[in-house]
Amino acid sequence: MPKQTVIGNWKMHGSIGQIRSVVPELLRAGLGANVALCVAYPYLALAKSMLSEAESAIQLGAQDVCEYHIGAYTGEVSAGMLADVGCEMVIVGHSERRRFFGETSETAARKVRATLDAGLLPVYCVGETLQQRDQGIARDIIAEELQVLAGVPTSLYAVAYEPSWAVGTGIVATPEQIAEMHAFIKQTLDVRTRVLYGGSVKGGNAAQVLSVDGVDGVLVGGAALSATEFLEICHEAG
Ligand SMILES: O=C[C@H](O)COP(=O)(O)O
Repeated sequence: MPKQTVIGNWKMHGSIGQIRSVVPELLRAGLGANVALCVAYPYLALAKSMLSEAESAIQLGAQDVCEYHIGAYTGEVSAGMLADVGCEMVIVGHSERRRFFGETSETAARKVRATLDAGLLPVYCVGETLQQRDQGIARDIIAEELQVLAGVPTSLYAVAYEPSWAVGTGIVATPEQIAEMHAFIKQTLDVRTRVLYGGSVKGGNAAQVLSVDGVDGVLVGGAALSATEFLEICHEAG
C-alpha cells in the first residue's frame, strides 16, 4: 500500500522561532515526500531554506494564492511567486477562506487553474456545514463544490474533504461518515483521485482516520503546530 499523505496547515499561526524549533525536529525524523508543511507566506522562504539545506523530501505549500497571474493586485501573492520561493503545493478553497473571506467555489476554481499553470499541486478543499449535513444536503454541497473543476484533469489535483463542523472543533467525523464522503468524491471525480480527510486529526485518532477506506491522507491543522503530535500522525501514515 502506498504511503499516505500528511499535510500540515499552520494557518495564521507560527513565527520564525516556531519554524526554527519545529522544522529541525521534522528533519531529524527523516520524513519523506508524502509529508508537506503549509506555513504562512512570510515564513515560506525560511522553511524552504531549512528543508533544502537538509536535503529533505518534505514538501512546502502555501495556504492560499491569487487567482490572477501578475499585475496591480495589492496584497496578493501569485502562484508563480509561490513556485519561485520553492512551494510545491497550495491549499485552495479552504473552509476558512470560504467562511471568513467570502471565497466562492468559482474563485477557488480560478485559483486551482492558476496553481496548475505555475506547475504546483492544488489541494482543493470541500466540505459541508453542520446545518447542511442536518438538512441532508451534504452530498449536494460537495457535488456543487466539485462541479466547478469540471474540465480540470483529476490527476492534477488532490481533494481535501473537510466538514467544517470538524475543523478546529475537536469533533472528528466518524469512520462511516468519512468513508461515505470519500467514496462519493471518488465516484464523482475518478476513483484514482487522491482524497485527504481534514478535521480535528490528532496523534491519538490518526490511525483510525487513516485506516478508513478511501482515505489517502490527512490535512492537519492545530496538531501540525506541535512536532511531537505531527510526527505521531506521520508515523501512522507510514
Ligand atoms: O487545514 C486543516 C484543517 O482545517 C483541519 O484543522 P484542524 O486539524 O485544526 O481541525
